[in-house]
Amino acid sequence: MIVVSLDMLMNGDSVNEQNLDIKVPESVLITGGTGSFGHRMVRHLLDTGSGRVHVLSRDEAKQDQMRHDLGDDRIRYFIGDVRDYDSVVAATRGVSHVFHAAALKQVPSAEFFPMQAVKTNVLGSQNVIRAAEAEGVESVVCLSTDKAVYPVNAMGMTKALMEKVAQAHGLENPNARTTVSCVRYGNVLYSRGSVVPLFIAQLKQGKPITVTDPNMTRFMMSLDQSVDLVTYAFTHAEQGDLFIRKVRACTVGDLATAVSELFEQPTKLKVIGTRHGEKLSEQLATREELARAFDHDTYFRVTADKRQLNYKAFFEQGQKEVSVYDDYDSHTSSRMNVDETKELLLSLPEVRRELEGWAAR
Ligand SMILES: O=c1ccn([C@@H]2O[C@H](COP(=O)(O)OP(=O)(O)O[C@H]3O[C@H](CO)[C@@H](O)[C@H](O)[C@H]3O)[C@@H](O)[C@H]2O)c(=O)[nH]1
Repeated sequence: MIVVSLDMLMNGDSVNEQNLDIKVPESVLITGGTGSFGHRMVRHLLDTGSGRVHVLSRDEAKQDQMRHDLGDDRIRYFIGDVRDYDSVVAATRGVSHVFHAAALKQVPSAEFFPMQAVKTNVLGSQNVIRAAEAEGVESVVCLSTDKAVYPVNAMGMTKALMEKVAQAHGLENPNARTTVSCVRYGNVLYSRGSVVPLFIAQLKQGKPITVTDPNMTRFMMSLDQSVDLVTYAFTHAEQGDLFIRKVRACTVGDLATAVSELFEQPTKLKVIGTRHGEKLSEQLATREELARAFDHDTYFRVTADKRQLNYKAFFEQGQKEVSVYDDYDSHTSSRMNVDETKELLLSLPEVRRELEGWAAR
């Protein structure tokens, strides 16, 4: 049962993407479908042959923009909110799969308004799962984050609870029609408001790059890798599973150096210090999760904790295997150096476009 090798965590991924067996979902609802992730996911699903995509979100202007950008009759737009069960049911009707991306994901706003994060990230997720079960959906994949592991901020805490709610679905409903799973991401490079576009903007303006702590580490992945992770989860999920993509980490200092070198500028850093609610490193999986994980080359499939609610077993029986593992932590896992970070950045079309514009100035 225990199939994760420790070498794998220390030495980086052994990617074999070509051999991945992937199923194209027939019809999909994407909650929060107008965000940068949703946008890419919708395009991917339509390109790979999904017959219909429903987009549920709150903002009609963003939906209008997306309708204009993508112009495809296979997309249906639903105005609604995951907090409002009826609006979720309406958007869920007739789809085979749900990808749940709607969330409050900004760390500072969740710190100030934790109950708002509870309403969207926890109760909203419960609505999505309940509606899927009621409508006979095959599979729901919920989007989580490494910030849900040993969380220190309200955003991570509510995402951790969302994962528990997702797992509870199978435990509470042994005959459930809907398979519910989660995927956990690290930092998605170049996502809206994230650090790489900020560093590039600072550099282009000739300003020093603001670095919180040069030794802080983060797991880095591209938007395309995150889309692949969801598609993989749709194909392989069993009740209560959690999927994690093996990715490499880098220090924020190396990331800033990599961006400067790509733009052929001297590295000028201004250290601003750790922001509120930030950790020095992130964890993609705990050692307890790794002790019940399967290693699928590019991914880990962490199976659900299927212990029954039996207090005797909880208090008196442990699991010796747990001691064999370390957390999957961005400080101790495979680390990219500056050149490898540059290579990853160059694989992003957004960075290549920025570099072309910079060269032509
Ligand atoms: O001016 C800045 C801004 C950020 N950072 C650092 O850059 C890294 C990445 O920061 P950022 O891109 O803002 O991402 P995070 O705060 O790590 O959070 C993002 O990544 C998470 C996954 O880990 C998602 O859950 C969140 O929604 C998403 O905002 C962190 O180490 C920051 O400390 C700097 O050094 N200087």
